[in-house]
Amino acid sequence: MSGGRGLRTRPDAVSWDAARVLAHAAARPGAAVSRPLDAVDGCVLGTPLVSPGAVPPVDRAAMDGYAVRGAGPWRVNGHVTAGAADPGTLADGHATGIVTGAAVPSGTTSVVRSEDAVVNGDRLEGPAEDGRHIRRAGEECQPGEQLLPAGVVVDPAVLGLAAAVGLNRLTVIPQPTVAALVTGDELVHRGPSGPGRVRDAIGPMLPGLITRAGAQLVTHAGAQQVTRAGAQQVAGAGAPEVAGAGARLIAGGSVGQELRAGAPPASVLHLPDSLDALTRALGETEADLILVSGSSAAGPADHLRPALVSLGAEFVVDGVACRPGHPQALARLADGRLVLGLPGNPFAALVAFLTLGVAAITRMRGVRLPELTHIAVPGGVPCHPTSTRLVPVRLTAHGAVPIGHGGSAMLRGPAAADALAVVAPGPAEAIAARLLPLNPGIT
Ligand SMILES: Nc1nc2c(c(=O)[nH]1)N[C@H]1C(S)=C(S)[C@@H](COP(=O)(O)OP(=O)(O)OC[C@H]3O[C@@H](n4cnc5c(N)ncnc54)[C@H](O)[C@@H]3O)O[C@H]1N2
Ligand code: MOO
Repeated sequence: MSGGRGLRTRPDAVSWDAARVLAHAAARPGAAVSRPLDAVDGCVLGTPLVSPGAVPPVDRAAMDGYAVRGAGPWRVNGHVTAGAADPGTLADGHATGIVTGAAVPSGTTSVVRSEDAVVNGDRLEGPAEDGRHIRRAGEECQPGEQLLPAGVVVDPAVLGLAAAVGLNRLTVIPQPTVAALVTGDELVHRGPSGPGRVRDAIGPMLPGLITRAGAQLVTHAGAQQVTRAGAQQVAGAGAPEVAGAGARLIAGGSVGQELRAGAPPASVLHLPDSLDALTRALGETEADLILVSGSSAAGPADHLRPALVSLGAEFVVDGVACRPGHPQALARLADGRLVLGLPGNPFAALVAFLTLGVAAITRMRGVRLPELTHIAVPGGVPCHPTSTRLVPVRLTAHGAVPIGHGGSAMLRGPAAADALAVVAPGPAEAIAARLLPLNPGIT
């Protein structure tokens, strides 16, 4: 927590745009690996997606009906099912029943749809036109054809395409792992805030932000929320592991004050305001990026900087000229793990994650930093003279409309907003801004 000492925008603070670029540049993408299709949703292609074969591999019927050869009328003979491996050959003037997707017999010139077919005994009449209702072999792609470049995010359509062309695995850059540590002796995790108690509003935001940003949440095994009589204090403890079925244990040890054997893994590790606990947690948490909320300022209980210094970390960004969120910081530990300091004020923490956190995760995923779209702010929005403002806005047909409640300790504005307007520093009012999505999965 802040101790009320004279904090100000840090002398080393960089502009909001420069901060994003520095965070993106400081992060390293993981090495590309080959993974089965059911393990790559949300990853980024590490190599282009190339079709091993022609799709479709053979000429196929596009409609239920009759495969015909030549001009009608035709004599109908037999039926080709979707699973028939060898549909045979059609003689001129002959037809065979066929279903959508079945390979057409060789010699087929057209498919007559069942609703257009007039059948009398074994005699068929109907409209036929060369190639009609036939999906030609190789019409979607040829063997060896590149369908998607490296860098594309694997989504359900990409997974379906990979399967359709016959691939069982894809080469991807694995999703980075991100862990969340929340500090603050005053924090409680149930019930209302009150004198001496502040309800933790950052912990509940972080898991969803991490996964929406395309990273994998590291959970903490054995962490247990503990309410201490009087102090209402929470102590976290345990070994972090990657969330999900069959979670992998990736670090041992414990931090904090109380450990409960057999406690379910927690998505957020709650730490007391203790330099020792924070230093140990930073040392033990195995994740590509570790988020630490609170402790970012320079008060007597703000231990992040001393902890980072004692671990030999180097700062990538130490303060950002933005409102809210100016005390945010990004540092690199000696082993390459990044640590992101999120300010304790909840909206400031959200802004810091969307600024430095998303930029770093984007690079770790192997993706370029996206350009933000520009939008009109028809009613104008006051600028800060030297800092970029992040303002909750609703989007209308005419542009962005600020909705208020955007103080750094408030989440009412961001919770009701469609996006944040990025308002460049200036002497007066801006009538245009850029848009920063509140959902980091949307670019
Ligand atoms: N004298 C000055 N004091 C402060 C300044 C300043 O320039 N001069 N800057 C303020 C700004 S801006 C921010 S942001 C905070 C950053 O402080 P910390 O990151 O060290 O965080 P704390 O001091 O622990 O907490 C600040 C505030 O936020 C509440 N908090 C903390 N964690 C949570 C949480 N998980 N959920 C909800 N609320 C939380 C905490 O109780 C404090 O009220 O420093 C300012 N001070
Ligand atoms: O800059 Mo603080 O991070 O506004 O609340």
